[in-house]
Amino acid sequence: MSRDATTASADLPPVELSIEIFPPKTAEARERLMANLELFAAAGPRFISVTCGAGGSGEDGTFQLATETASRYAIPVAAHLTCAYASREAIDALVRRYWEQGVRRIVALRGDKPKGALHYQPRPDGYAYANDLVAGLKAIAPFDVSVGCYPETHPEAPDADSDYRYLLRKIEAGADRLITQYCFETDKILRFRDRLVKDGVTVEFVPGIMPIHNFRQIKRFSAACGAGIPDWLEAMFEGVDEASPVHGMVAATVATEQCRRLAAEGLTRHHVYALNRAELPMALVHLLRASSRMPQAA
Ligand SMILES: NC(=O)C1=CN([C@@H]2O[C@H](COP(=O)(O)OP(=O)(O)OC[C@H]3O[C@@H](n4cnc5c(N)ncnc54)[C@H](O)[C@@H]3O)[C@@H](O)[C@H]2O)C=CC1
Ligand SMILES: Nc1nc(=O)c2c([nH]1)NC[C@@H]1CN(c3ccc(C(=O)N[C@@H](CCC(=O)O)C(=O)O)cc3)CN21
Repeated sequence: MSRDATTASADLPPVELSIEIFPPKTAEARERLMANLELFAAAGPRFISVTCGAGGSGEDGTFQLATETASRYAIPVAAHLTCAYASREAIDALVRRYWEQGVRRIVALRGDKPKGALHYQPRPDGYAYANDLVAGLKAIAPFDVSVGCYPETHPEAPDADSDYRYLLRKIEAGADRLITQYCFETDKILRFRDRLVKDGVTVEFVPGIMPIHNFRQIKRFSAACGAGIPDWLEAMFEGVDEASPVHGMVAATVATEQCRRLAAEGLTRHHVYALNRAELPMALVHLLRASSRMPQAA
């Protein structure tokens, strides 16, 4: 029997998405984000996460946007919290404010080292690494805690095995969910998952998906954060101007194929790095809906 695209779609297990946004820096950017948030909310994501923006600073903007989003929509909000730039005391105080404001999910990260810095230097009065932050959070209140993980190894890690062992420490400290750094080579995500399964790790494993709204920009960011750009991806965008509608079509195809492959391999919860843009994330929502139903907002 022939399997057309629709039949193949129906065979896939439902995909559930969470969406990541960051605090806008200008009034215009804020207006755009507020409009896009309406679209995201209507898609019924599992949760919306609010980062500190690349570089890790800007906690104030994160607190404001996270609490505002939580009060506006009946969708769980996860606030990103980095430990690199603040004392334990300051972090603990912020965390208590989140709890009081009803933000009960935290994405616990160390934070990027400042641009130009050679090595990350833990503050003597701070939480040194994400595992310390996770333990600190759980000691304050029963937050739902997500942590980052790296199918292509964190760029500052001495090697893949030690990076993996540090991940296990984050899990031992109480992490509830692993969100991967985006990774265009889906096989690497799957191998990473297999290793965790083999080691008996049962916490939720959520691949991070980066829709490529601007190939050149994402390529630049990827070089800094250790995400590889495979030759096939480079070839797909070769000669495609980012201002051309073809760019978006290629990007939507790349992201959808990755999500569908992951779903076919049993990974059905994905975290979309929306970077405040709605076009590609919403294309993903629509394309994946053919193979699934988005859960409705709680
Ligand atoms: N969505 C987002 O905003 C994302 C942000 N990031 C950024 O990536 C950076 C890394 O954050 P995390 O994954 O939380 O860092 P982490 O603390 O888990 O690891 C950072 C580095 O330190 C090493 N390390 C971890 N624990 C250690 C320990 N106890 N002793 C010695 N070395 C240790 C790791 O191998 C890694 O190279 C952060 O800057 C974060 O902001 C990464 C992924 C997603
Ligand atoms: N190491 C790391 N730090 C992060 O902050 C981070 C990740 N990884 N991975 C997941 C998401 C993706 N993030 C990203 C990814 C790309 C840009 C980016 O393209 N930045 C532009 C400037 C954007 C702007 O200011 O408008 C750039 O050219 O770097 C930003 C944040 C934030 N998150």
